[in-house]
Amino acid sequence: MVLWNRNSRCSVLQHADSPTSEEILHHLQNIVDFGKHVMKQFFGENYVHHGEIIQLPLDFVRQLCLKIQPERPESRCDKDMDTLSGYAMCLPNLTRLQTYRFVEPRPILCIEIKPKCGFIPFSSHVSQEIKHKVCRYCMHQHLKVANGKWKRPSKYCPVDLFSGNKQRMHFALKSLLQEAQNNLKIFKNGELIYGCKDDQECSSDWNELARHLKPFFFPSNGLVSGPHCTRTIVKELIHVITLTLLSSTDACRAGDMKTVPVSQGRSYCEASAFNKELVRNGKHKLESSGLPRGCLLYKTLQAQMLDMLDIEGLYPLYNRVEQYLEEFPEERSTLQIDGPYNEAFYEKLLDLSTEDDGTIAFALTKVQQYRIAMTAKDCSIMIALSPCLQDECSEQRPVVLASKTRFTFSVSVLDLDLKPYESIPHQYKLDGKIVNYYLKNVQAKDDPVMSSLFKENEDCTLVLHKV
Ligand SMILES: O=P(O)(O)O[C@@H]1[C@@H](OP(=O)(O)O)[C@H](OP(=O)(O)O)[C@H](O)[C@H](OP(=O)(O)O)[C@H]1OP(=O)(O)O
Ligand SMILES: Nc1ncnc2c1ncn2[C@@H]1O[C@H](COP(=O)(O)OP(=O)(O)OP(=O)(O)O)[C@@H](O)[C@H]1O
Repeated sequence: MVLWNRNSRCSVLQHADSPTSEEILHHLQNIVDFGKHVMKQFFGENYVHHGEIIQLPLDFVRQLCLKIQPERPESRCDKDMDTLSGYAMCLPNLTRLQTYRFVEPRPILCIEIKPKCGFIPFSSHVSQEIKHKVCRYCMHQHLKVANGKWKRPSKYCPVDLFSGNKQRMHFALKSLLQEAQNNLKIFKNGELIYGCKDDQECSSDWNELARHLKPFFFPSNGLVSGPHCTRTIVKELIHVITLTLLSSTDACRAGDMKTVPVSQGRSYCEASAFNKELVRNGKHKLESSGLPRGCLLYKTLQAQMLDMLDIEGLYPLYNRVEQYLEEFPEERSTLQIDGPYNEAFYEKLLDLSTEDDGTIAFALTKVQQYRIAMTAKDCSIMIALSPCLQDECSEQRPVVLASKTRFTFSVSVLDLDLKPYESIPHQYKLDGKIVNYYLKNVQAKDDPVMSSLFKENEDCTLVLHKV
């Protein structure tokens, strides 16, 4: 189903009126083609489900729209559901196992993680040193809390999750469970049991979660009671998620394409609570074991790293393309800005050179690579787990072991619609806002000179109180 934004940034749906049926169909075809011809190459056949376009009776669509409208979070209501064309996208239910052809009546747990950007920019175009030290997610947290998007900051740091180091991954996943925001959801048999239903309204009751999880992890021993048992179950969950994230269940065409050597960028984020704890304990070396090449996290990170120039290096190239299009608007379709997303489009993305020869071709390749990277920075990973008996396990079904049970599982990636070309100026402005807010409101307080001044003031207040 197409949700079209009243102030749509999407180029095919750009005008103020409702888009026509042909435009909707074209837009959906683009989404399917992009999944099929581009994202499958980057992520692998088994991880990506590109879906198909179907036609639905208009009456059914209208009733559906009325039914779901009251359930939609307020912040999403600037988007209207298309009830006029009758076209819709049909996707598999990714809260279920994708390794079975037919729906089986077995209990299923699904963990949805929106991991966000897992690397620190390495581009020489970065103008603020802080961007080479603190990851965008950790900086953005402060602005999001200040803007009221979330009540509390999260301790989650994507650079830890993508490190491949089990301890760091454990810490990152635990932090997601403590403050799920829009980065974590858990479903049981397709129903949301943990995470945000609405903006800000996140449930984070671990005892309640443990009650749901107990039959999956400890099927044959008594009732869940006490914090110890809850912690054990949560630990089991984190262990299983870590193993599935590190598992390799697919190969892909772009598998050997290495965008940048991991050593080029910093492999940890200075603001990560895990890193701070280590420093506090006198340890200064953070382990990053690196991700196995076949796992979905590795592929996601490689696609994210197509953002090689950072938005600061990319923005002038975007302006070059814009200027060219102003002069030659008829070239827009030849340049494949809005598709078609076919084999030719994919092939051009493989040129990883960063030497600017001043051409439109160079600028365009970098812009399109950046859009892929943005998409990979905003997608979600769905991990579906179902308990299985030892004799049910076969080589075709990947299996992960917990202490008392074993699970067959599938890993998929969700929300792979290509980010619009038009969103680049917004990205540029947002980047500036995130960094400036952090420098002004967070780093200034962390600065040793500033913070000692701050401490002196605190001492002073104490003395005054005593008097
Ligand atoms: O820019 P970011 O990092 O805040 O990401 C936006 C997401 O916010 P988040 O940081 O995950 O809370 C944002 O997430 P929410 O809708 O707020 O849950 C969207 O995914 C947005 O994508 P789009 O513009 O709707 O296509 C995302 O925008 P893009 O930057 O991916 O275009
Ligand atoms: N194929 C799917 N299987 C299972 N759950 C899904 C599927 N697609 C989406 N979801 C669930 O719906 C949520 C919203 O999906 P998505 O972000 O793709 O919506 P959207 O169409 O972009 O809507 P909006 O623009 O309002 O965000 C996902 O985070 C996920 O929990």
